[in-house]
Amino acid sequence: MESMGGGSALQFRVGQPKLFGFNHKCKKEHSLQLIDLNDLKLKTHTNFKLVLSHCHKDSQTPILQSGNFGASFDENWLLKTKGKEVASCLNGRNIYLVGMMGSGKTTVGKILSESLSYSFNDSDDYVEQAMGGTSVAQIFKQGGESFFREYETEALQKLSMMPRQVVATGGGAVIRSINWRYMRQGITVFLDVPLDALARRIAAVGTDTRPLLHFDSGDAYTKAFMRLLTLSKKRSEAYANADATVSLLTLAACLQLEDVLDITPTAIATEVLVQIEKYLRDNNR
Ligand SMILES: Nc1ncnc2c1ncn2[C@@H]1O[C@H](COP(=O)(O)OP(=O)(O)O)[C@@H](O)[C@H]1O
Ligand SMILES: O=C(O)C1=C[C@@H](OP(=O)(O)O)[C@@H](O)[C@H](O)C1
Repeated sequence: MESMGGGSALQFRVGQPKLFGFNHKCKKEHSLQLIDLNDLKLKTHTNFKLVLSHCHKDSQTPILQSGNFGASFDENWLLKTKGKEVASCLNGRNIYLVGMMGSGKTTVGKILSESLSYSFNDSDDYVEQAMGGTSVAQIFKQGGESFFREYETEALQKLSMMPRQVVATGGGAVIRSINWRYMRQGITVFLDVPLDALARRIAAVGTDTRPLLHFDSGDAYTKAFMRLLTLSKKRSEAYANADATVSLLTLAACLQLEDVLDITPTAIATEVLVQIEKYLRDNNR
């Protein structure tokens, strides 16, 4: 048995070139899932554990299933285990999720915070509360983007003073260097999602809460894509400053999924933990 190496710790090659992995969708009648407990650095186990989950051929998700978004029992177990392990290395440092609008910072952040026994905060929500409940869209309308950015910086400053938190930042938080001064007190993780996938997601949920992407008419996907492209060109360098990156393209390939939108938030949160652990290890932090 050999580790595949590379991006994710969640896959292994067994014997002949047949991949067994951490896959929430069953494409075959039966699926085997192998988890390397050594890689998880579990102190009480030293050998590989074979986890066999049995899926009916017509079923889209494993029979063993719990939680939202089709997260399997195995996925939840892995997340919880990894969360405990990483929490013990963090010494209360905050985790800041950065990435484009709709990349899943809030969705993944909530699950991640539970796994670490951390609190969760969304900087947009924090700004809205500071503004007496005025929505982000309304703040943009009333004061413009720079007005919103001032409050966003204030929110990040306040959040940086509270330990043991996962913070979902707004997509544009990375463009102000002062925000990095606050976020650098913790660990920053970039959720790297292809623009096409973001545009599909945003076109499906609408742009009412995301003023920078709001479009009046026309093909929702194309307009979202074009605006995301413009924003991403301005921001990609800033996102690259993050301490760790979770690439959904790499993760989808590891999980043998054709569409990055099929990756569960639980699997993404687990990969965030794997990348944080790698960052801590590589940097002796
Ligand atoms: N892995 C995922 N699987 C399915 N839906 C997701 C996933 N991640 C995010 N979503 C959905 O995409 C939308 C945007 O996600 P959100 O977490 O609000 O992104 P962000 O906070 O980065 O703007 C939400 O409707 C959310 O439910
Ligand atoms: O990318 C951006 O500039 C913004 C992203 C939004 O947050 P999400 O990334 O949580 O959608 C919100 O802060 C505001 O609409 C501006």
